[in-house]
Amino acid sequence: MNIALIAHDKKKDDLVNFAIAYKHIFTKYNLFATGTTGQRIMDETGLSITRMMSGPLGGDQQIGSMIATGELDLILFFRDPLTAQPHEPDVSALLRLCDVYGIPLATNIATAELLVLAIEKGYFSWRDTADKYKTKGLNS
Ligand SMILES: O=C(CO)COP(=O)(O)O
Repeated sequence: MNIALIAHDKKKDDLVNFAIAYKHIFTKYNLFATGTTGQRIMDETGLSITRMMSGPLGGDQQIGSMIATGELDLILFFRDPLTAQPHEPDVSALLRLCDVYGIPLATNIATAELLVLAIEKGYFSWRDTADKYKTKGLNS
């Protein structure tokens, strides 16, 4: 299962602490992240993460592209709802693609915790099986 981790600047500490708390779960999966978020988590947890560009420089769109091609199973996106983002259209596009493709998306720590605990319980393990048979894209 492939998981994307993203946090706006004022939420990065929360996501790093979250990754530390649930490292024993995250370590079992393939992790992806936007640039700065991924670097912070790698530095502070030792987890291995494939990093995209920084969000404002296209990282959100790269994550969105992975959703469109069936390469992501879960998104944990710690959004900052109180700060204007220069790349807000990219953020909206990413959230929209999660709904287009039915990808589980947490936009705050409380929902993220429920989803991670669900992973631990095995509620998403069907996705690992589905991944094995999945072909890329909706039309292929
Ligand atoms: O801006 C972001 C999400 O919209 C996150 O990007 P960084 O992880 O590069 O800060």
